[in-house]
This record gives sequence, C-alpha cells and structure tokens, in this order.
Amino acid sequence: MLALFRVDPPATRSREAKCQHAGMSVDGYRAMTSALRDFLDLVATAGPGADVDALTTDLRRWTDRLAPHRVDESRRVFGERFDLPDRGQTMTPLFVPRLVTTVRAEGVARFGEYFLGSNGAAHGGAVPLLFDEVLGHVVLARGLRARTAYLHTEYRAITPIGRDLTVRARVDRVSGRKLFLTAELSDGDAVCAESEALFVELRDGAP
Ligand SMILES: CCCCCCCCCCCC(=O)SCCNC(=O)CCNC(=O)[C@H](O)C(C)(C)COP(=O)(O)OP(=O)(O)OC[C@H]1O[C@@H](n2cnc3c(N)ncnc32)[C@H](O)[C@@H]1OP(=O)(O)O
Repeated sequence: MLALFRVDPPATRSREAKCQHAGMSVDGYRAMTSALRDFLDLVATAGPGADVDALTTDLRRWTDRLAPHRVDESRRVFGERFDLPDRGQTMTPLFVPRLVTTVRAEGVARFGEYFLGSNGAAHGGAVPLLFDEVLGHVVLARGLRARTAYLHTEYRAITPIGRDLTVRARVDRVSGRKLFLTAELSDGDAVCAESEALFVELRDGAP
C-alpha cells in the first residue's frame, strides 16, 4: 500500500474552494479519483467474460450525467487538488511525493495495470509522463511558470507494473530562463529509467 504524504501546495484554500463550490467534499473527490484508477486497472485486466455491453450502458449514463457540469479550465478540479496524491487526476501513473523542494523531489511511483505495455513492463510512453509530472513538482515549487522544452528518457530495465517504485528528480543547473533537470526511476537498487529535461520559464504574457 502507498502511504500518503502531504505536499503543501501554493494555494490550497482556493483549490479546496473549487471543490466546495462544485458541491464535492474533499474526501469525496479523493475517493472518486481513487475509484477511477481502480476502474481503469480493472478495465485493462478484464477478460472476455466481462459484460462489456452493460458497462457501455453505464458509462454512457455517466457521460450524460457529467455533460451538464462542464466548466472552463480555470474552474476545473481534476488535476488541481494539490493536497491529494497525483493532484486528483488519473492521467499519469500514481506519484505520491515524500519530499518536494525548490531543488529536488522524491516519492513513490506506481504504474497500475492500466499502464501496461506488454510482458509486465510499463508502456514506454508512460515513463516520461511520470517524469514530466515529478519534474513539474520541482519547477512549481520554485514558483515558476515554465514548460518542458525537452524530456529525454533512457530505458535501463523494464518498469514493472503494480509495484511501489522510487522516483527522484533534481535541478542540475539554471541558466537564465532555462532549468536543466534530471530524474531517475528505480525498483529497489535497479534503475528502470533516467531522464534529462529542459524546462523554460515562460515570457510574460505567454499563454
Ligand atoms: C504541487 C506540484 C504539482 C506539479 C504539477 C505538475 C505539472 C506537470 C508539468 C508538465 C509540464 C509540461 O508538460 S508543459 C507542456 C509541454 N511543453 C510544451 O507544450 C512547450 C512547447 N514549447 C514552448 O512553449 C516554447 O518552445 C518554450 C516555452 C519551451 C520556449 O519558448 P520561448 O519562451 O519563446 O523561449 P526560446 O527563446 O525559444 O528559448 C529560450 C531558451 O531555451 C532554449 N530552448 C528552447 N527550446 C529548446 C529545446 N527544445 N532544446 C534546447 N534548447 C531549447 C533556447 O535555445 C533558448 O536558449 P538561450 O538562447 O536563451 O540560451
């Protein structure tokens, strides 16, 4: 089981307000994204006996229920719950931060079954997705508006599914608006993947 570690976000109160405004409890949103991760993992592991027609009917019903609640990006809750593991989103493999500072981040990562590539190994695209997320935590801790300019990933060994892994990221060098960072994903002593990234601080007025 993953333990939960709280990272103090820059603006928790307004993000909690978003939840309350949306009529959601804080714990309720956390339970929802957790249930969604479990659901996606079970979709990925389902065999031919699964009742796909009934599932489709249920999913369509829920799509119809959610459709009237669409809001613009500034009012969305998904990915904005900085007090929850994974910011209350399911798009990336689970990352539970243990430590986030302006120079480094470290935490537990877990690739659910949903992220399987083949033969027990995580999909190669999911690994940089995790790295971008973890590096983003460091960049955000610096209070910067920045975007990834490149993210080079080296795959050293398979990234196993369904295990608690360790992920670490750090700032190596800063040059003007450029932040050069590195990250590493490991399974015990075995390094699964490494990454080198450049984040560029946005110019004033950049979208
Ligand atoms: C609680 C926490 C939660 C944490 C929450 C976690 C959130 C997850 C974070 C995800 C972050 C993302 O994925 S962001 C989304 C993915 N990325 C993007 O969409 C970015 C698309 N690209 C762009 O917008 C632009 O190209 C920029 C912003 C990267 C750079 O444009 P710019 O601002 O005009 O800067 P520009 O003058 O071109 O370049 C500035 C300097 O950087 C260098 N540079 C720029 N691009 C490159 C490059 N690819 N490779 C080498 N060098 C480059 C230039 O040579 C120059 O160096 P010099 O001449 O000064 O030496």
